[in-house]
Amino acid sequence: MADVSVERPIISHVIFDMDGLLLDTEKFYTQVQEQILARFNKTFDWSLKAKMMGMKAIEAARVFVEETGISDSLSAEDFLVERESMLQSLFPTSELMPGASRLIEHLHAKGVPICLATGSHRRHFELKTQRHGELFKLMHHIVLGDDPEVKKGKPAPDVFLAAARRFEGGPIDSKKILVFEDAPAGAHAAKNAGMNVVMVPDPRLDSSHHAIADQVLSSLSDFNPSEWGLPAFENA
Ligand SMILES: O=P(O)(O)OC[C@H](O)CO
Ligand SMILES: [Mg+2]
Repeated sequence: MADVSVERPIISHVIFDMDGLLLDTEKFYTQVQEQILARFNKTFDWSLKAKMMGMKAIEAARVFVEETGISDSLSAEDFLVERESMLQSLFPTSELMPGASRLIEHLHAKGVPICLATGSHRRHFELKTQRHGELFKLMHHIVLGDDPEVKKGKPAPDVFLAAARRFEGGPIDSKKILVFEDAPAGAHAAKNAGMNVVMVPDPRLDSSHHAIADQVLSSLSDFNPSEWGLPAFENA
């Protein structure tokens, strides 16, 4: 983890992750996965959560059934079917994480180009954001996990590189891009794309996963744009 006194690059463009970073949706995945594992008398823990979060659904599903040793009884595909109806009823209740709207609205108002790069596919994205349309409209563009240019999910850099290409004047130099992520796979994807990454991890995530990030914050509310050459909050 870098010290705050470290000289940071000047950032021109910002990319946001969605699940667990802007929206408090990781808890829904945890809840349904705990429920499914309970059927097999097994428990879901944060070391497995750390491996799955941020990935595309099918990639995370494969990790889940393999790592828990249930793949002979439940295939990755059947796991996705089983959790789907539960997720569909939970996603429309998604709430914003602390500091998310303040930061997005601030960067947008100051003319900093911002976009979203999520592993989530379109159908789930629509459900999760249905109460937050006004805020997500401020994104210059949105790259989803089922986008044809995203061949591999996080930790592969595909989603972030596609996001960098779609800004006006893109592709934008990765060194000038700041990514906000909550997940180890997402932070690795950003670094694999050559970008800077601020990690806002769940406090239950083992701190060994923080090392990849350029900065680690406990909340988006703690972000200081000036440290990255971005316009300061007026009422900071
Ligand atoms: O964290 P995101 O937004 O890339 O989403 C990834 C999955 O949908 C959930 O872990
Ligand atoms: Mg995330």
